[in-house]
Amino acid sequence: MGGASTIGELGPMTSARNRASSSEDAKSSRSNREQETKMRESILSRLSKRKVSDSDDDTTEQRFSIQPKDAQKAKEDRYREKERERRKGRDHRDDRRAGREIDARPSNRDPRGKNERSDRDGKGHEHRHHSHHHKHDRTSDREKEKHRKRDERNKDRHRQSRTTSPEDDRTQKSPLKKARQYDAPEDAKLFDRVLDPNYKSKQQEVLVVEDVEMSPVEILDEKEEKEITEFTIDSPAGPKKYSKFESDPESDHEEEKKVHTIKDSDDDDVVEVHDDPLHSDYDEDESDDDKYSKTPEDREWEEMTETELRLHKEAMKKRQVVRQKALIAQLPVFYPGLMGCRNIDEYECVNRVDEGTFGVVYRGKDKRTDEIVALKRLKMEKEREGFPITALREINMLLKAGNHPNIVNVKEILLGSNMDKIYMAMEFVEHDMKSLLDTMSRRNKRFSIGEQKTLMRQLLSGIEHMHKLWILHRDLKTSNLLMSHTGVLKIADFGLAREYGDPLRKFTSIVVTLWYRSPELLLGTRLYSTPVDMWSIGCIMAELILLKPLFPGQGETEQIKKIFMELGTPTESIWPGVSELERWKTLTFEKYPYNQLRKKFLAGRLLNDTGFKLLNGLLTLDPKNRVSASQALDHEWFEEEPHPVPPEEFPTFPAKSEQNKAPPPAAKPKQPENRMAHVDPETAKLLKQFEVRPEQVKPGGFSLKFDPTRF
Ligand SMILES: Nc1ncnc2c1ncn2[C@@H]1O[C@H](COP(=O)(O)OP(=O)(O)OP(=O)(O)O)[C@@H](O)[C@H]1O
Repeated sequence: MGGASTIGELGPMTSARNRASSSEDAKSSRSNREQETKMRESILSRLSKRKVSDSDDDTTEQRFSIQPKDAQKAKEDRYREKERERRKGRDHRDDRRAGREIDARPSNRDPRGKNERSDRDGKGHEHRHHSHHHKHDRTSDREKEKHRKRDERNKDRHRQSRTTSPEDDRTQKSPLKKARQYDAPEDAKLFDRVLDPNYKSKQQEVLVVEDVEMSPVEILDEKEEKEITEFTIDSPAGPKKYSKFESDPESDHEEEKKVHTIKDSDDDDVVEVHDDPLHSDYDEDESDDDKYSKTPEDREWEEMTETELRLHKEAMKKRQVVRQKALIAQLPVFYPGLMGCRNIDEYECVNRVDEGTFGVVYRGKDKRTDEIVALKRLKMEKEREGFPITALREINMLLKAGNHPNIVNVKEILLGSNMDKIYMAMEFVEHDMKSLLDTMSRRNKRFSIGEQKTLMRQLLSGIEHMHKLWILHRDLKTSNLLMSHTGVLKIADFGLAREYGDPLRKFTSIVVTLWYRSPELLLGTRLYSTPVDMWSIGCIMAELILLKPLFPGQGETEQIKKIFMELGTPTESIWPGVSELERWKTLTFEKYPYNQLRKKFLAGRLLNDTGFKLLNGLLTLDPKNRVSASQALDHEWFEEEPHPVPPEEFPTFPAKSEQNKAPPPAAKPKQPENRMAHVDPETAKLLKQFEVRPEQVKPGGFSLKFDPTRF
């Protein structure tokens, strides 16, 4: 049972193995066949490319008429033929040479000479010679002259390089011997003939119809030669002689160069000289520059002489420098990431502009370009653990969004005397809106409706740009809106700006200066988005018209009370979800009647109904129903009369930042040391660095009130 079972077990196994092996055999023979077919196809396609390029060559045409099944027979015939030729030996070749010497004259001057010779040789391929000579005639005289000279040079060099040994003397004299020096494999020679349409001009006796070599041996040889050729092309010092086997149609030009020499001289000697790696055309033509213009392969380094090594390394260094220069030339004018930050010494301090919660702002002048900039010193002193995140955010957000006409542009980041002083150089904008409104209020002046519309449109446009970039400003207020002499409004102070996303992430609700803070923030929401900025814009719009803050609360509770008093206390129907907000639950609010705001704008007809609709849209309690920047920009208020005035028609105002101008350097009195006595050491150091007197840096006529609830 055991035996039976063994047989029974082995039987199927053996037969399975047999099946497997027979199927493997079948597979391998099939794969061989497939491989052979592929090779055939590859050769045929390659030859067909030559066919296209040499379509005037009837010999080539005939090559392709040979069917693959006849290939083996044709190959055998050719080998037999070649054996016969070999037996004919030296006498036959010497005869040919003697015949050629008689007819030796420039082929382009006597195309018939070749035909006569051809007839003497009895090969009967006159039509092919005609075709060859037609091509020959087309060759430019200059080319021929060039090749002739090159042949002569080659011959000279060859003569010079020979030794005095009798053997070499004989070699030099006998073309046959020279031909034997070139010991390319016979199969390779065959392939050379097949793939080289000009071969017929080198050796007339091979002008028999050539078939396509189908044997994998030839294909393999060709592949190997091609690999060497590829190496040769890349390598400045590579073995050039193998490039004659290059069969890529694109390399025909190079191939032709060599073949021309052969054709023109029609001398076997020259063929051999050409194939000599020491006397290759490539070597001769290649200048030192070309030779060292490429970085050698790893293996090539080992074969180099010390001089070559040195020259290669020098050339590589030069190339590196050139490349680096080219790369740097493509960079923007200033690229701190690569070039590092400049020092604040590069600027001269003109005067101090203002001090905000997060930094002092100076007016500075670039010593190189005389350009006036605003230099904001980022507050660092409280930072114990590296660069403050608020400063980083401000720089980052401004760099992202700054490419807009209504957003202040950051020029560069500068380093102070040590790492805890960082400055941001921005375009200098002459006015800030808060100071302008204060001045107007005192002078009992106000912006015209057209000017109000222009300012609002610019503000909305800058904010729309930011929101499209997923950036929330979170600190919009009149003191953070700057205005140029030419009436262009610029949003500044990105100290609280943040990128937001969808879905929303929880952020702190203690953002935005209290008077401009939205009701959802005041009620403690941590999931908020662009409507917080839109609320601030509503407050700013009202302030532009009224010339005073709309909701000047003294604390968060009073702030929210003020809002509800004007707009009405919300209910779940007005603002769905309001009762879920944290502070709504902890606070009780009086029920104020719905929207009293309109009354504020009625006196003096400060805002018409259309304008009020926009204001109402911006100051909507429910953030989901608040208008967006894009919606606001499309509002009919901007379309109706009076139209927004062009910015350049804005009146000019005295800029507070220019009121503390430092005197010109020539008139500068010598600074006595004790003038700094009442200034704190940090500021004194800074003033010294900027060469500014303490009295020059006093804030101008307008000072900002700091909101203690602001973070
Ligand atoms: N680019 C500028 N050109 C001219 N003046 C500027 C510029 N940037 C800021 N200022 C002035 O400096 C003041 C303070 O600047 P900024 O608001 O950036 O500082 P801050 O410390 O963030 O202030 P804030 O208390 O408003 O947060 C502004 O109100 C404005 O008067």
